Amino acid sequence: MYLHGTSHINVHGHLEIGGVDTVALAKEHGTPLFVYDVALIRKRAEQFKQAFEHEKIPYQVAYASKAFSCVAMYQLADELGLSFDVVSGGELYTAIKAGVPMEKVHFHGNNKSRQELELAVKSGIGCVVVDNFYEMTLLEEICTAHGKTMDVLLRITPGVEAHTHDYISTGQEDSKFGFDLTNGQVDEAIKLSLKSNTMNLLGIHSHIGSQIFETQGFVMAVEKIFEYIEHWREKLDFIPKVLNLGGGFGIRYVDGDEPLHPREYVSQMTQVMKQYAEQFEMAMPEIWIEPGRSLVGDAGTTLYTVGSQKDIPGVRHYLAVDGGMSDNLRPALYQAEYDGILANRAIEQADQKFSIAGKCCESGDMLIWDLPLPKANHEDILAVFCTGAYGYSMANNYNRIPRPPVVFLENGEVQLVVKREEYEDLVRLDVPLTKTVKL
Ligand SMILES: Cc1ncc(COP(=O)(O)O)c(C=O)c1O
Ligand SMILES: N[C@@H](CCCC[NH3+])C(=O)O
Repeated sequence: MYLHGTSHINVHGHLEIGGVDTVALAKEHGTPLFVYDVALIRKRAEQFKQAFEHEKIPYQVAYASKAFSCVAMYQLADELGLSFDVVSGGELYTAIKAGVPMEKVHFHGNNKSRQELELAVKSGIGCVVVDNFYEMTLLEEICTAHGKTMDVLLRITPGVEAHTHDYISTGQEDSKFGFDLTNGQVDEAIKLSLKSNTMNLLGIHSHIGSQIFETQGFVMAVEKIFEYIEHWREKLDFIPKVLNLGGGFGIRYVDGDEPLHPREYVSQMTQVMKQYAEQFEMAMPEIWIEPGRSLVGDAGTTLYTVGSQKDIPGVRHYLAVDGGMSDNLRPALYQAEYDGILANRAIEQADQKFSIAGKCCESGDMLIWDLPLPKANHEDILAVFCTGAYGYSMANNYNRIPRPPVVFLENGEVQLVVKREEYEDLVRLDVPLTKTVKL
């Protein structure tokens, strides 16, 4: 059993997080329940910032809010001195509602709509990470109509394959994201943005994938970009002021996952950039990164109540909980692995293996296969660790299961930051059948 951050087993033999007994918490708020160890989020943010401070270079650490987005989370990220990466009108709207400084918001996405870009321009965000030529046309039109200019980065696909699950690998040539570096698209995009009266080209963006445990992919992406910088400078008179290397820094979900310290990623990226900048006699660009998972992933834990069980002697023992793929889609989507314990019997010996099933009508709705636990009873509380990234944010209402609430825990205090969805919420947008209307 590996306990992250402030998590420990208290005198009652219960899992405690942020000074709060999770068993008492589950009683108070019900389950499933997402809980966040705020001190661990603070620590992770500090680690990234310190790593850049150590290198003494200009930087921005933008929280990739797709990992977990809600008003309080944007406010916390702001308190921690982070910028914000948003990828949709919905995330942008949430950031606006959170009251964070708009100039620190960067807007991503491979198919931003006219409405989304309008909201971005009107609300005065800091920069748009332009993904394609259509978006350039839209942005130009919108900025002109509103008499505004916009700082932009161009998202490129550097042709680097990250060693991770195919579905979360994005830097390879055959990807839906960004301008292709090798076939002339990036040159064309640079020319267009330099000609534009409304777009101010700050630099280049690359994101190679997610849950990456090595620095090699990031270094290769920098090398690829610098191969072209010489050419851009000579042919297009363009030198990037900013290089954004995206997110993707891995975390420890289970034994065997060996993430690097943020310092390792940052120092490798910086060293290689410093060398190139020196070689090309150019000013060192600002480095921006966009961690999501590595800021909030291991700070999140989901509490479930154990319900039914099915024992197939000699085959498997299924233990069902009151959530599943409706609050954690990652095992079904990426065969992602998780670890967990019984929060109310945390000191007891694990003497049997249980496969943790969700309650959705899908055989693939399994959270963990063969998890060693003490013999579990109905009403035990199962804590699944490291659900802080892409858990709540990918939660859904399949089978009309309401989404769980989210609480922040710190110094023995509990703050509810997202309420539990109620049945009433599920039908809020439904329109009862009446007479049909011709369009
Ligand atoms: C452009 C971009 N930036 C940042 C991230 C955040 O990635 P992670 O949560 O793995 O740090 C992603 C998601 O993979 C992304 O697509
Ligand atoms: N949702 C993914 C990662 C997001 C990829 C975003 N580009 C995950 O849970 O790992």
